[in-house]
Amino acid sequence: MYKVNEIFYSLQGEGRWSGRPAVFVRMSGCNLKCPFCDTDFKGYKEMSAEDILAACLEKGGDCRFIVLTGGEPTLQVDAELIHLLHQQGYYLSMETNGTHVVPEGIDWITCSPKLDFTEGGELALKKVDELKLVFDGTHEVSNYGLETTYQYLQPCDVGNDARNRFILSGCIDYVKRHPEWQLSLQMHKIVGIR
Ligand SMILES: C[S@@+](CC[C@H](N)C(=O)[O-])C[C@H]1O[C@@H](n2cnc3c(N)ncnc32)[C@H](O)[C@@H]1O
Ligand SMILES: Nc1nc2[nH]cc(C(=O)O)c2c(=O)[nH]1
Ligand code: SF4
Ligand SMILES: [Mg+2]
Repeated sequence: MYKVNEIFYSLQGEGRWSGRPAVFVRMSGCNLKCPFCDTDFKGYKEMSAEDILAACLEKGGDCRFIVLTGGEPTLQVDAELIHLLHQQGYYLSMETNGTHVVPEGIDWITCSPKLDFTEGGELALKKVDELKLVFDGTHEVSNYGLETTYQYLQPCDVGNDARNRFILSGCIDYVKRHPEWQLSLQMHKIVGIR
């Protein structure tokens, strides 16, 4: 059984697949405690792989794009769940903090490292599809030696409009000076969807 915080259907709001309809499977629990985390992932329902599949089909209709997130999805997602979702034709994207190995078969890995909050300061991943660094205007920008196809800076939402604008302009300034980076906005918050 998996501890699932929520399953909902929306648009991917961040990164390379921003704008793409996606079923979000949010796992409960995380190994980190990022002070800026915008998600309450504590509550959960115990679900089997079959229960999760049924919920994805019910909520997402014809959509075959899943974002496995959390919390930290690497703590729970395993071969059984991946196999069952693949059998139904789902493309599986995962959002991870990079502290744990991603199981075989995930089709798209988005890594958002938080080394300041990671004990030992080591990433378990070497190669990902997308690096999405949350930028708060103070911490240093680094790709942490990750091999990646896309690399995004995503402004940290600190829940304060004036501060958020300041952080956003810092991101824009940074990517203009370092064009190997691109800006990722949390589009869902801008348009008022989940
Ligand atoms: C809630 S996390 C769950 C997945 C995983 N634990 C991780 O951190 O990548 C999903 C995404 O939201 C980002 N995020 C969390 N809090 C944020 C905030 N306040 N502002 C911007 N992005 C945030 C994370 O960096 C991550 O890319
Ligand atoms: N619309 C939308 N897009 C997202 N992309 C990653 C999210 C996450 O919390 O992992 C997220 C989210 O919470 N909502
Ligand atoms: S690793 Fe992800 S889910 Fe966990 S506290 Fe940090 S941002 Fe939130
Ligand atoms: Mg989110």
